[in-house]
Amino acid sequence: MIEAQALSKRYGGTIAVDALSFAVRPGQVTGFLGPNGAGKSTTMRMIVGLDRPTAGTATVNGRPYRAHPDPLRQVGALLDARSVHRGRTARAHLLALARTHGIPATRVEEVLGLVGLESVAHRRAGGFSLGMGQRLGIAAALLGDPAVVILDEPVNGLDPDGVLWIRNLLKDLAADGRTVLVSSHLMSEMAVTAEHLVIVGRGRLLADTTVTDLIARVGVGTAVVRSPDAAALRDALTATGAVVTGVEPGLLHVADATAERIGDVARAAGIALHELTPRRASLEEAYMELTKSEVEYR
Ligand SMILES: Nc1ncnc2c1ncn2[C@@H]1O[C@H](COP(=O)(O)OP(=O)(O)OP(=O)(O)O)[C@@H](O)[C@H]1O
Repeated sequence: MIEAQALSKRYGGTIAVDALSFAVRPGQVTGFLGPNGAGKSTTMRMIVGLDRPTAGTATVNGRPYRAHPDPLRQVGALLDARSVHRGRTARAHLLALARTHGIPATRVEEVLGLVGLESVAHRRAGGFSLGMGQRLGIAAALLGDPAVVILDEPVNGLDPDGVLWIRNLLKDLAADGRTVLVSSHLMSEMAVTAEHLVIVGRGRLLADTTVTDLIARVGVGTAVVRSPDAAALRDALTATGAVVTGVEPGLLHVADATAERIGDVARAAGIALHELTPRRASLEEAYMELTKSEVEYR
């Protein structure tokens, strides 16, 4: 469990994080979203004790990160995959980390296997591709078998195989009962990976909700309707307040009306329907709606 209570961070005149309160619960993947500069990385850095809050608190499993005698066993984080000693081999990097945290060397081999780096473990990390570097960063985060895992933009720049791998890994970690907080700008990916979302804009909390609820909040979505009598259907729907937009012959796009209502209106008017396909808003649309006034052009 991660808890932020009125967490704030100011850098000179910039308020990066502004009285942010939220809780990230175990057993599900929580997406941490927000426009560029919204304060996501700063919040994650405060959670793992790399930045000191100006005010408020961040705790992991009930204590501030620094108050844990064995922090690597409590929380594993990937904040910057480039923060690896480039001259060291992947195995040596992990062994050095393990040694300083009282973690047995056998665990290094386990995490190398878990992230699929066994065959390149003897190579220097400096020569790794972006995807291999991300995998090494994740191996380091998982080294202490932590109950809480925090990943900042783990799919950045990865190929489709890498993206799928991270998606499955995050879901597996959550299914194990871990707390998983992951930031990303890829809404389509978050839509299929995260169940819960914490969304920030200009350092403030905009939403702390499920993916399903956020999408429901932006409205009833739209529907595609096909009818041999589209013109009459258009008039009947418009009369009930639905918004009917541009069409091919026989095809209508209808907003602000549920599929049930469209079907009822057609039936009442004696109009046949050959297709009625509801289209829910995407997470991307819901996110854009929520954050449209919060974008920090920088
Ligand atoms: N060390 C620092 N010194 C001064 N300002 C900083 C520092 N770190 C972050 N900031 C500022 O704090 C704000 C929040 O930045 P942060 O990197 O946390 O946002 P973010 O949501 O992670 O953005 P992105 O999606 O672009 O990674 C920004 O205005 C940024 O310029």
